Amino acid sequence: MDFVNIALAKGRLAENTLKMLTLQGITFPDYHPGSRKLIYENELQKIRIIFVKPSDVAIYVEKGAADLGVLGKDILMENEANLYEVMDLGFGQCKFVVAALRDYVDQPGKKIRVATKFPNVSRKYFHQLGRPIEVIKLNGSVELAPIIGLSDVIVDIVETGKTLQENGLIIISPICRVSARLVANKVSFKTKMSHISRIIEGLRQNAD
Ligand SMILES: Nc1ncnc2c1ncn2[C@@H]1O[C@H](COP(=O)(O)OP(=O)(O)OP(=O)(O)O)[C@@H](O)[C@H]1O
Ligand SMILES: O=P(O)(O)OC[C@H]1O[C@H](OP(=O)(O)OP(=O)(O)O)[C@H](O)[C@@H]1O
Repeated sequence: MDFVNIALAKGRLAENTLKMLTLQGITFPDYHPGSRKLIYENELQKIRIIFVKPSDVAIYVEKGAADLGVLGKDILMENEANLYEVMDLGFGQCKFVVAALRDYVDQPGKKIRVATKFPNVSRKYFHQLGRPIEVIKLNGSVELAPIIGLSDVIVDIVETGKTLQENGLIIISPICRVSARLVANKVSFKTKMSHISRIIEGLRQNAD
């Protein structure tokens, strides 16, 4: 039997994913939180996990370097990769929002300057509203942009609202909910069908 490779987003989503795998008896003996090793194997069950940057999960899965992957819906929406979105894993819950400074006043007809890590999601959302925007692509600390005058609004994910609140921003419109998703390579889904579906079934039973 071939190995099934699972690409996991390093960071916030990794621990929950490993917990779900452990609940179905899939463990990686030499894994421990804080380790810098990026690849682990369960030799008996022929499952390998690889830790990659959240924004790289989709490319590993699309190219078949990984058969399955776990990543946030936010990144999936932004990348629009050619793969199967298999299931909502239930954790990593947050939402996409448009936020601005408390005293921000929208001026209809005026181009909105949007700072974000998610240019495609932002363009699509404002396009649906028929509003022209200028995207300012940032890689983090997006909440700073309106304070410093770099943008009018931001498009970002919000969980507790603490980051917005501590920076004097408020949600002006929710966009959609976001959570962790299991994705699969389209070819592996057929060629490794029985092995993959056993893993998926196990995850389904333990999804929140
Ligand atoms: N504050 C949050 N609360 C809940 N889930 C979050 C939060 N921030 C991010 N996420 C989810 O977790 C995923 C991984 O986020 P994480 O912070 O680990 O990496 P990142 O900041 O997206 O990537 P990078 O490390 O490359 O900057 C996100 O794609 C999103 O789905
Ligand atoms: O609503 P909250 O619970 O405060 O969480 C939201 C924050 O979490 C994420 O940032 P992250 O910690 O990944 O930092 P970065 O995007 O600025 O690198 C997101 O981009 C928000 O800034």
